[in-house]
Amino acid sequence: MELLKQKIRSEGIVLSERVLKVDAFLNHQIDPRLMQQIGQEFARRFRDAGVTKIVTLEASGIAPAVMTGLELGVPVIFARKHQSLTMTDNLLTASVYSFTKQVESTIAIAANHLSATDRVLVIDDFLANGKAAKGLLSIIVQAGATVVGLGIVIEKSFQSGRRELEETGLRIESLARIASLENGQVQFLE
Ligand SMILES: O=P(O)(O)OC[C@H]1O[C@H](OP(=O)(O)OP(=O)(O)O)[C@H](O)[C@@H]1O
Ligand SMILES: O=c1[nH]c(=O)c2nc[nH]c2[nH]1
Repeated sequence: MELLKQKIRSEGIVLSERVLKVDAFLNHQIDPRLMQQIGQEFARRFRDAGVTKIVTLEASGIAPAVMTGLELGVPVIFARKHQSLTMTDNLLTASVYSFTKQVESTIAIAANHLSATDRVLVIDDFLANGKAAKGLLSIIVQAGATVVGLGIVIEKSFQSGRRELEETGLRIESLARIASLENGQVQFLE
């Protein structure tokens, strides 16, 4: 997605060979117009997949997931990372190691929001080592629902997530694929 790549080039900051900071438009301050176009692009790519629900993980997956849900006309569920007094239902859970916070947490979705007839599109802002995506896939499988694909805003293709997830036969659509962050430069794959 050219507009996204331009935004990464102009406003992204390379913090290290593994970490890109995009808090000017994606995961702290949010550019709503860009986010709307991200939702339209995911919807275009997955329109024929029969999606009935979108699943993401708080916090940074929520904005692109909601925009995609708006375009596809389906509900959006975000897995929670923290316990809440309102989470009183049966919970489906998985353990996920957070890339940026470097802590393991239990993520949870109330079982009543997913059913075996659901066709689920998973959306997230980043794909690095695939821990977040694997946790979400595990929860969807526990619900007996079908995963139709994974939509990622920024994929760091030099980390292991895409390869490991593709081995399971999962369809992955990433809007920007980064080949390298070496020498402080963002190199795109395609
Ligand atoms: O492929 P992975 O190695 O799992 O990395 C990707 C995940 O890392 C970030 O979550 P994080 O918990 O770091 O931050 P957030 O709270 O901003 O979503 C990001 O939002 C993805 O969910
Ligand atoms: O802001 C972020 N930058 C990253 O490089 C990254 N990788 C996973 N999650 C991430 N979030």
